[in-house]
Amino acid sequence: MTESPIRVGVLGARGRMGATVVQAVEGAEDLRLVAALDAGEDLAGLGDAQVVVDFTHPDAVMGSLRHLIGHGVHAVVGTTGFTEQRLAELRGLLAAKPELGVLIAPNFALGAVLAMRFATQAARFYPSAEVVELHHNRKADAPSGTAAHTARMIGAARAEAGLAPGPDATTSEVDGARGAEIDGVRVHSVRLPGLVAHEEIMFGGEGETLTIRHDSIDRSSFMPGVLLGVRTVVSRPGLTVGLENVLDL
Ligand SMILES: NC(=O)C1=CN([C@@H]2O[C@H](COP(=O)(O)OP(=O)(O)OC[C@H]3O[C@@H](n4cnc5c(N)ncnc54)[C@H](O)[C@@H]3O)[C@@H](O)[C@H]2O)C=CC1
Ligand SMILES: O=C(O)C1=N[C@H](C(=O)O)C[C@H](O)C1
Repeated sequence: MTESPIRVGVLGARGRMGATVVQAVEGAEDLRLVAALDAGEDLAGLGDAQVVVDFTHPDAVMGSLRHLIGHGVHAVVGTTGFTEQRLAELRGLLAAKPELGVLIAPNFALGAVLAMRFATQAARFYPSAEVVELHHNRKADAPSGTAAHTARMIGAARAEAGLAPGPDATTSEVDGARGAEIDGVRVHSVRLPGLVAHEEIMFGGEGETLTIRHDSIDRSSFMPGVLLGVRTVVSRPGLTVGLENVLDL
């Protein structure tokens, strides 16, 4: 017997990512696009969507998630800006809806997820690491959600191995010259037209460096991960953070 298609709504549908998601959902036989909303449109327009994909703005996403959870709609979220405080609030809301799933992924591209995994593996061998993320100049936030997530993963892997961040004798002559510091890892943001989404994770050790680099050269790179998220979130209750938890890595 053929299963009914999953009914999908998209928030941020006129944006760079949202428009790409709309196309990807329309092209998938097992999914049916039932709503495509953008800023200013009433969330009631999501109709009978079972799963909503959100690629909007860090300032907007929590309001939408409160609505979705309150109405029993699963969510797949690519929007950035998730702090521990925000995640704790979502866990609290989901506790009252044990059947509901929310997947938040800082990056839906397979290569980016693998790069973070490889960086986590390398972290315990290298006390010194820096992350450089490079994006298009219309990006709303800095550093990227991916870079922040990567830095936290490196910090956690180091802490687990009992490794302190390596020495750094440099004094900054200009504010920001050494980037931002997240969990003991320096993070640098580049914004240029022509770029899409790129990340380098650099490790330094005795007489050597190791660089792990990922490039999304087209937004289609995020679509297999987004569609996988839509297909799995309906049977994955609770809050999942990171596509690595869904992929069989
Ligand atoms: N997790 C991932 O793999 C990826 C995440 N992103 C993130 O996704 C977000 C969106 O990125 P882009 O598509 O490049 O931005 P964009 O600015 O092109 O699109 C955002 C869209 O959301 C709309 N919007 C804003 N508030 C809204 C609301 N309350 N309800 C409905 N729509 C609303 C805007 O009008 C706009 O059309 C950013 O946070 C970005 O960092 C982007 C690419 C990949
Ligand atoms: O805004 C973007 O473009 C991207 N945002 C996400 C992030 O901040 O990490 C994912 C990817 O880097 C593209």
